[in-house]
Amino acid sequence: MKVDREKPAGPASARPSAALKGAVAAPGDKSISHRALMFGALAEGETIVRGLLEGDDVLRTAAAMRALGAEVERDAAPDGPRWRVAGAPWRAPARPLYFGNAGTGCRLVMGAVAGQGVAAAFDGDASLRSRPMDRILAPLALMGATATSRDGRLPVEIEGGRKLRAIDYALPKASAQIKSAVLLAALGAQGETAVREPEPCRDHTERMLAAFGAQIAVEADETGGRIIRLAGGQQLRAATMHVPGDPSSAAFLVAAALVTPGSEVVVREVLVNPLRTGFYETLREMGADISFENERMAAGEPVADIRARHSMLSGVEVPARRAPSMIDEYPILAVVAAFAAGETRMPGVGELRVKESDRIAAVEAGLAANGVETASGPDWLRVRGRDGAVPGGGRVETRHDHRIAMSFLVMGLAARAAVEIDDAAMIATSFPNFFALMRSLGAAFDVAATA
Ligand SMILES: O=C(O)C1=C[C@@H](OP(=O)(O)O)[C@@H](O)[C@H](O)C1
Ligand SMILES: C=C(OP(=O)(O)O)C(=O)O
Repeated sequence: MKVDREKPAGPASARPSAALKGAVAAPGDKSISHRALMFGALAEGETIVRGLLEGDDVLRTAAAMRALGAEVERDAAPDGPRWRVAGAPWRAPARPLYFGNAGTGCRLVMGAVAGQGVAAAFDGDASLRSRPMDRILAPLALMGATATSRDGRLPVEIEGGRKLRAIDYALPKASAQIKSAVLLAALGAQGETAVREPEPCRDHTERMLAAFGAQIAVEADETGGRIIRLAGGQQLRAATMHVPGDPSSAAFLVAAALVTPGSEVVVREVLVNPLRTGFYETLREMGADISFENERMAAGEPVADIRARHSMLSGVEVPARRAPSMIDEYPILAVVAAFAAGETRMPGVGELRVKESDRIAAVEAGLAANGVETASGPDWLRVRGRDGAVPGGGRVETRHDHRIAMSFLVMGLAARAAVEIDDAAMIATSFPNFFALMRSLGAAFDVAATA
């Protein structure tokens, strides 16, 4: 399972760069990659996955699937690595499952473990230990699972030996992680579970359940939300899939092209599922010259090549309802907004406070260090744009957060002075070839060390 790759660690900085030019492929989608491994491990037969994101977060999920009994192998092939997952009845792992920085891996596997009735302990790094897990443990308790936790946070232990019962559950927020954890638990429960989402959020779990042979029904409700129904006791069947490029990673490449004068960049084969494209919709409203080209279907998901050219941008108000479709893109949107003319308002983003870091606080501190004014409240953020003239010259604390690290490196490419980040290590959680891809487009980076 060994994966060799560039692994920057320690401080890094981005210098004002010449125009970025070229065409690159974004790394595989992180959400789909986690799920491909989990569903493969639950299915009967051998699942083949190409294009898997080989980021640290996903590699933790691969290790967890092995510890739970699946065979997970990586074969090198001329057209890129091929991952093989042979499902098996899950067994209690000998040691705690360690998820590092990965909220998605940890939370979804909690649901699946509870559904399979095996005992397992869960842990993660300092960032993951600070994040709320009670949002997963609460619905699992309603289904009959027993878990202990440190105040609703990691470490968590789930007791085995229980057959769960189906529930009718209204999600307290539009969170795909909560929805997916409940659906994964429901797969092993007795009866039909209904999950009601207040607003649609990423639906990869639903799509993938269907691709692995499960009967699942999705209907719209009268308020614009959706109800998902899944009967327990269904046996998944192995599938073959190609993971499309991650729109959340492509966002950094597109943003870099938009803010760096003279740039024109194409990012190939990016997932453009409408529940993931709110960032691109917002950029268009800001006046960005971006187009989706060659739109097609791949692995049951819509994909496109995204072309982005340097643009004069204006601040906008992002509708709060759009937040679930771009939740991970707000840090890079805030950086783009710093280059726009006028203010960008981002309401309804309270969830940003419980990601890998408090992303509202981290973005504000980073922007302030680089001469950009902001304002915020518990669930909103505003950025006062500098109309192309961002001073830069600051040092940014990344707080164990890959998206904060990448966002401020993008800022440094087009600011008046270089931008430094304290630690580049976390970038490998979601975008292990970030430096290589960005440099191939012409980005000027200095990286202190390699782990
Ligand atoms: O289900 C998923 O794959 C994800 C859901 C989102 O989290 P929430 O469910 O907490 O909104 C997102 O922030 C995360 O990066 C990936
Ligand atoms: C929030 C994120 O991931 P996770 O919740 O899986 O840690 C992210 O990738 O921005």
